[in-house]
Amino acid sequence: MRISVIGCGYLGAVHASAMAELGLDVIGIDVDESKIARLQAAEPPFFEPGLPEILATATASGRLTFSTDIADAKGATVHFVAVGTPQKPGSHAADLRFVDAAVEALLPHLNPGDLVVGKSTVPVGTAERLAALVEPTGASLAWNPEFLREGFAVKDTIEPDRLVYGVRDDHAVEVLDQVYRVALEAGTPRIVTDYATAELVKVAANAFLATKISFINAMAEIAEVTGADVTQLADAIGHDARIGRRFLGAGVGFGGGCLPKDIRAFTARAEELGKGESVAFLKEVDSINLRRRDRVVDLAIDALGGSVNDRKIAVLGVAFKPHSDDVRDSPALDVAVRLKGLGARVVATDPEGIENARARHPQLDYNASLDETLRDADLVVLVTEWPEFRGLDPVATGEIVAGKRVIDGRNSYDPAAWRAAGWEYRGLGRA
Ligand SMILES: NC(=O)c1ccc[n+]([C@@H]2O[C@H](COP(=O)([O-])OP(=O)(O)OC[C@H]3O[C@@H](n4cnc5c(N)ncnc54)[C@H](O)[C@@H]3O)[C@@H](O)[C@H]2O)c1
Ligand SMILES: O=c1ccn([C@@H]2O[C@H](COP(=O)(O)OP(=O)(O)O[C@H]3O[C@H](CO)[C@@H](O)[C@H](O)[C@H]3O)[C@@H](O)[C@H]2O)c(=O)[nH]1
Repeated sequence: MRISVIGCGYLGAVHASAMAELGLDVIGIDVDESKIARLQAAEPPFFEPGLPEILATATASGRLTFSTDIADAKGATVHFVAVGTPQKPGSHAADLRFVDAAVEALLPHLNPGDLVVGKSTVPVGTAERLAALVEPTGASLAWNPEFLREGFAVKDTIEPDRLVYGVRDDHAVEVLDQVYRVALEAGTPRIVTDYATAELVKVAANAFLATKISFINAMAEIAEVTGADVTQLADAIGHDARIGRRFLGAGVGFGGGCLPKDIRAFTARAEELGKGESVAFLKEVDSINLRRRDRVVDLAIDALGGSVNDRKIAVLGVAFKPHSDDVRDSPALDVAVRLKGLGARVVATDPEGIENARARHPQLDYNASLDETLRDADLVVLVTEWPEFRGLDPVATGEIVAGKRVIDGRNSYDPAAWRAAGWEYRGLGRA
């Protein structure tokens, strides 16, 4: 089976490589020439554990090729659309320009019987609209949302925890079953449904995850004024299997290319549908999330006696989460930029995210060396919990810095150990 994957970003490049790894013939297509040049050289254009290996094997085998020419999609029978759906500038709605352009560019190259499969996260109603463009060619459309997590994208693609097919006919189900044969044979649950449900499953999942994080961060706000400890609270409620401990990590909050823009786009779409009140709570989820960034900045001002001006602050992390170089809507980078804006001498470090962060915020100082970042710092702020940051020894670190003050923006450290080493420790939602 030959497939095309249109859009080779964090989602598409992994999907294309993983499908080739599973034995399909794949052509990856993107309008970004430099990205395609790197992929053709088997060089991932971003950091994703496991991707270099499968990209190298698949390109060497000849099963995976890349192109900037959409005409090269011709001859494939399944066409995955994996282009971006960012937040529309000046609005909370999703920007569908890229999806529309990709589908329109594909139309002349479709053969009757082909299946176009939407993977991008879109507002409910999009698939219905695109099907009206695709069906006159004799091809059909399915919506097959993607649930991969950055940092675990290869595993999540090869061993998904569920498959969702939004379809209008049995042919689409048969084709998708062939694509996902390996996962299905391994017992992956598959939900066959209509377009609207498939589109909504995706945004509902992300809305639920965002809500869970903001819930625990709301508890952190209460813990902060009562002397309670939110990490113990999370452990205690997390033991209830109905609640579960995952995604109850209180801290500086969620970011990335998905959760923040997806809850905003969902709200905007619900408002268009006259159902804004049904998801009005998502605005609160967003506000709680953004307040956590303010909290870290306030703690920094407090830690430095009322002003950060001209003080050296070591910011540990710029990526939105560990094991990723993605800085889209990163809470870590936002905090670094705000502290810099308040006059601090910010030095930020990250194992993988510096290049992307510098492209967006060249005004910040970055240092790839953790020791150099920490050297003579008046304050250390942990905002992305990379293992190398979590593993810092408070005694040894105390010898490098100028002032033993730490803000643990991900509740990653043992406060007792840091305090015993002479540090002023401040966590989020911890006394
Ligand atoms: N990143 C994730 O973890 C993830 C997971 C699940 C779903 N999603 C969804 O997948 C979609 C893609 O996200 P991403 O993170 O990969 O974005 P991205 O920005 O990394 O990649 C999008 C790619 O699409 C390309 N593109 C834009 N217009 C094009 C066109 N007309 N033809 C061909 N290529 C085009 C861009 O050049 C870019 O390389 C979004 O809807 C996102 O919400 C992302
Ligand atoms: O307890 C937690 C868990 C996560 N986060 C933060 O939440 C954000 C998102 O984390 P995660 O969901 O692991 O990363 P993504 O790669 O953005 O994945 C989400 O977004 C993808 C794109 O839609 C979906 O496919 C995934 O299923 C969904 O988990 C990050 O900033 C994390 O630091 C917390 O603050 N506390």
